[in-house]
Amino acid sequence: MPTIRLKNVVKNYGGDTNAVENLDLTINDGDFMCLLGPSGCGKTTTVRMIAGLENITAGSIQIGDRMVDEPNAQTYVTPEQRDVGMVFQNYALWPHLSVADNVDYGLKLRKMSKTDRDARVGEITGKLSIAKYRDRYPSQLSGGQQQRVALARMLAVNPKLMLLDEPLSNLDSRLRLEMRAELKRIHAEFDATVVFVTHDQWEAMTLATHVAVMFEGVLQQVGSPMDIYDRPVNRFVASFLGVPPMNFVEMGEKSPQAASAAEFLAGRVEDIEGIGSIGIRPEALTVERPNPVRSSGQFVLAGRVESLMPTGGSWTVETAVGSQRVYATALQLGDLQPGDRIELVAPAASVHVFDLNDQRVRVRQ
Ligand SMILES: Nc1ncnc2c1ncn2[C@@H]1O[C@H](COP(=O)(O)OP(=O)(O)OP(=O)(O)O)[C@@H](O)[C@H]1O
Repeated sequence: MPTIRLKNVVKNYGGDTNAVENLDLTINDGDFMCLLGPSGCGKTTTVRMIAGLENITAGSIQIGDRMVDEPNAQTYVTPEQRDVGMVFQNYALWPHLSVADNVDYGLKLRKMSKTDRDARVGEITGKLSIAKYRDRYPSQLSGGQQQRVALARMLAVNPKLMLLDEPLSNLDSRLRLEMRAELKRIHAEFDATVVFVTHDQWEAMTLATHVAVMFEGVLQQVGSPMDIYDRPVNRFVASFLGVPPMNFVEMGEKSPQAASAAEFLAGRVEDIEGIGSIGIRPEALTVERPNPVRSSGQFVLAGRVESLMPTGGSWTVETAVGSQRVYATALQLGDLQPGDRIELVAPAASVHVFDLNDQRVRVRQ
């Protein structure tokens, strides 16, 4: 199974800014690596460079023992020779081949016997619930069905390295969930290495063994989903993950919440002047009745309930803290009403602290 190594990879499409900037990323054997970030951050470019569909401008990419792209050494291996399975947003199915023949395509190239091929096509189209369309052509299928055919075509040949660019984007939510579970199972069963592009944080968190968060062409952080969520290295990563997003208190503002934050930080950080903001996730906050006696192990913001928004299994409580909106997630509301004066309480360990450059600061508990 291949390990993929990107070293100092730069991609420039000809403009002033690089689409990908000095990217160092190792994707180990058996990883399910999600490239996550907002639109235009360079995810698709990265996966296309691994596939060989884009040349890199500088740096190097190695797959297993083989250098596949290194402009300085004039090395470039074509996509066909890289031996990777790919599914991209635009499917690229053969329009003149039926569903079954599309899925069979890679098996034929591998010179399997007709009996084995038929069995494999039957098995994989069954698994992806497209067996009933086996004689249709791609133009006679919905976007979601085409996406499943593209996945089936890739999976049929048991690739050890799979590159997937938003492969589930056209599926409805139920099918998406099913396909995620299927991908997770396939990843485990086939011991494959997967690179998966998504802008959907939930998808990344549920699927990945590792997540690489990108922003404006620059890799921000790589780690396990919980690492990224619990210990974001900077404010961008902190605010990109989580729904509702993390609440921030700006230290530079002359506000009661900044005063509470300064009180909380005293003795916990070396240089309070160097702190730009603190962040608390909505689910780390509990909504409580005002209580003058609080432990020093808690961070407290006083506010008023603005609105109570049901989200199915829980509630989002919108509160006004000074002139700021702060959101808390509550499993139960009790007798809470809009207009109530409340305190938002977080355990000290759940408070994230960022410096003036938005980088994470270690805090003494
Ligand atoms: N063929 C191209 N020519 C010129 N610029 C390009 C090309 N492809 C991508 N870009 C630019 O490179 C940057 C990164 O694009 P990329 O498609 O990799 O982002 P992305 O994170 O995958 O976005 P999305 O989620 O919207 O697909 C963007 O600014 C984009 O406009």
